Amino acid sequence: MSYVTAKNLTKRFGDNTVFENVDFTIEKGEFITLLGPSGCGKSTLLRSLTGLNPIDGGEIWVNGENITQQTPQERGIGMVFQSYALFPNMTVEENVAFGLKMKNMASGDIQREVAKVIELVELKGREKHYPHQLSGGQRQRVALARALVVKPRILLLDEPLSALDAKIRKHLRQQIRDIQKEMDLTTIFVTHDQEEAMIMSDRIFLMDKGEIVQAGTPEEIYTQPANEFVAGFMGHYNLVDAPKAKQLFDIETNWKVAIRPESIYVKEAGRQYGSHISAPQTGVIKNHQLLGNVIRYQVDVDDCELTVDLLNRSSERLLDAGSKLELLFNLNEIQPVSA
Ligand SMILES: Nc1ncnc2c1ncn2[C@@H]1O[C@H](COP(=O)(O)OP(=O)(O)OP(=O)(O)O)[C@@H](O)[C@H]1O
Repeated sequence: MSYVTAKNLTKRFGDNTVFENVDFTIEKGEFITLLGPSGCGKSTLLRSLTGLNPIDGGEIWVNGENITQQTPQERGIGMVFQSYALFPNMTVEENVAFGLKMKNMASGDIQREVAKVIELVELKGREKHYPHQLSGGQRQRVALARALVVKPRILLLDEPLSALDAKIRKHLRQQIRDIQKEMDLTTIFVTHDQEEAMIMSDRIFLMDKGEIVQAGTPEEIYTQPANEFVAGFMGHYNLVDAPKAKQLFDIETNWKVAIRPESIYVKEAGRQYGSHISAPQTGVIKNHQLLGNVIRYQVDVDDCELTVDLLNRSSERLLDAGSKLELLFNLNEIQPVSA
């Protein structure tokens, strides 16, 4: 049996139905990311699990127990928000100790537990600091420590990294993942950052308009998008309509086909290609973007505009707009996708 089971979850605000009959299961210790565009219902779904946003229908089970009617305090679910939500007039250790005090834990035990968690989130030496004396990343680690110290059954993280700059963000996401693995803590993380979801998750639930449109490992979601929306959201898939797919790749389908920019190659003279590589098609470069180690070209192939990613090798010169090139397509990586 799964550790978390959600059955037919429904949530409305007035006559706005945010989601309806959503089902999912999560295993103990899994790191799940809810990924999707702004407004698709990620935060509402997360808050529904905590009981902060009571649901209008459905059931939530954790470890064999139906928690649907429980108060947020009874559920044993920890939550970290983007906005830290620390008590400004309390020190780091007072902030972290707060939840244990509420549980009437003996003060010696509180001290021990707080010290352990402060060490875990690498805030040793900052115990007596107030939130305004800390950086954004440190504040978010206090928020994390405060959620962890009460030993939650599930940890929910609502865009905890979005207010932080790129370098701190990378460090903290690794730290969160390490702690989560070490504690075998079932975690649900919300982001609209595709790269973050790919790096951190055991599985991604990709949401669109209140529906989980695909649930799978990062690899599955990236390489086998369930439909056009997923293909459009993950990576920079080229979507080619059916008649063009027949013309360019000789593929018969009623759907659009999706091909990733890195599955298109430039033909090299004298090189032998296997049977999974298409016949060459002539393309004309329209423009390019330099993305560090990759050059992203927009190429026109017989009135079909394709995105093509090539490695930025020092031995190769940048191709100018108007240059012609022979493109090859990896047929094993072209797939029809439903609307
Ligand atoms: N407290 C509320 N009262 C009324 N409507 C709400 C409330 N909270 C969210 N909504 C609505 O629910 C829908 C989903 O919002 P939600 O915040 O869950 O999306 P999200 O995917 O988390 O978006 P973002 O990535 O921008 O945070 C939106 O239409 C929003 O306007």
